[in-house]
Amino acid sequence: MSLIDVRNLTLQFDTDEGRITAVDNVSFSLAPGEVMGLVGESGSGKSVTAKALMKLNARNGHYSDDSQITLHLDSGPVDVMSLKRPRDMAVIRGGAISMIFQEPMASFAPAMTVGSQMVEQLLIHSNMNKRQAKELSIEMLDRVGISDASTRFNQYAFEMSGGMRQRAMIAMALSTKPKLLIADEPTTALDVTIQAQVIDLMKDLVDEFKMGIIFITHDLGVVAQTADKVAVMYLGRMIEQGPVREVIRNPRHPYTQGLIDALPKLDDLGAPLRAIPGDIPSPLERPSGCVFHTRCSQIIGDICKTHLPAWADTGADHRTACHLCHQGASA
Ligand SMILES: Nc1ncnc2c1ncn2[C@@H]1O[C@H](COP(=O)(O)OP(=O)(O)OP(=O)(O)O)[C@@H](O)[C@H]1O
Repeated sequence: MSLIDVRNLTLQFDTDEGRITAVDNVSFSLAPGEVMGLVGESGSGKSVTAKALMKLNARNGHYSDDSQITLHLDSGPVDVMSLKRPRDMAVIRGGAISMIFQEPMASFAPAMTVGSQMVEQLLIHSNMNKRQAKELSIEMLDRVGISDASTRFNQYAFEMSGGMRQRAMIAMALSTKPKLLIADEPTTALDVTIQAQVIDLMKDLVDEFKMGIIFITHDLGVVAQTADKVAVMYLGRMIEQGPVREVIRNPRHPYTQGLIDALPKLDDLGAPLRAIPGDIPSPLERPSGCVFHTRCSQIIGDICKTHLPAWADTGADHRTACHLCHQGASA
């Protein structure tokens, strides 16, 4: 049974220059206890897809009528798209779903102590009284490895180091025991050793709380360490998904192959880094056919420019939306 099912998610934004498509017909599922890495270059639609799960996108956004997001809770399925009133949204925002961001300062109000914010959140999303909420908050700070948690509880976010703030944000996000944690580039701003600690911590917490995690990152290396499965996005479209080892060892979409080739190779430090040529096009000028065709080195003809590639099964639970993968089938 899945924790969340996303079907045909399409999101457009009205801008001064015109309407842009930020997410285009995206579908995926996540099971409890599963970690999915969502990767792609800047502007590929990772964050807006994740925010859609909490209906957190800006007011200039329009979802297509057939966009469906179903969250399966113990109390029954929740049709996220149909939630309108703030009190209905409370089920998902900070309740069943929590989100952590790249910059933890954005999650903490500057004029409140970290502890009082944690307590406030628990009072909204649980039946605890203030004393219980304080006890749990201090316990969570301790659990994420913050020493002297009861003193830190009374500090402001700016009094903490970057790594500690990140941990405090994770503690706050987890204290309500969300079913789904969305982590948007949570380790990008950290130095590598702290990054590794935070990744280990998140893995432990998944095991313990059996929650699902969507981990958004540019970094396929981080995905390889953390995720069970990976979904690759480009210009609003999901172009490849599958078990993380399978996709990294046997990427089938030229874009995924490009992302992997661009990773530094520790066993051959002299090897030149191979960036994917060209830039991601403006969403105002989305290419026709396969959205990647303007940068693809393996284009197979006009079909790439004129027709959207359908999904092809390219391995166990591995799917790729590329015309190349249909070539054998039609031959
Ligand atoms: N409120 C908005 N109004 C107009 N366009 C928006 C809005 N929010 C996001 N976009 C656009 O949607 C597209 C996808 O953005 P998104 O932030 O999801 O990309 P991303 O893959 O998460 O990138 P990054 O890795 O840089 O965070 C971008 O072109 C962005 O400019």
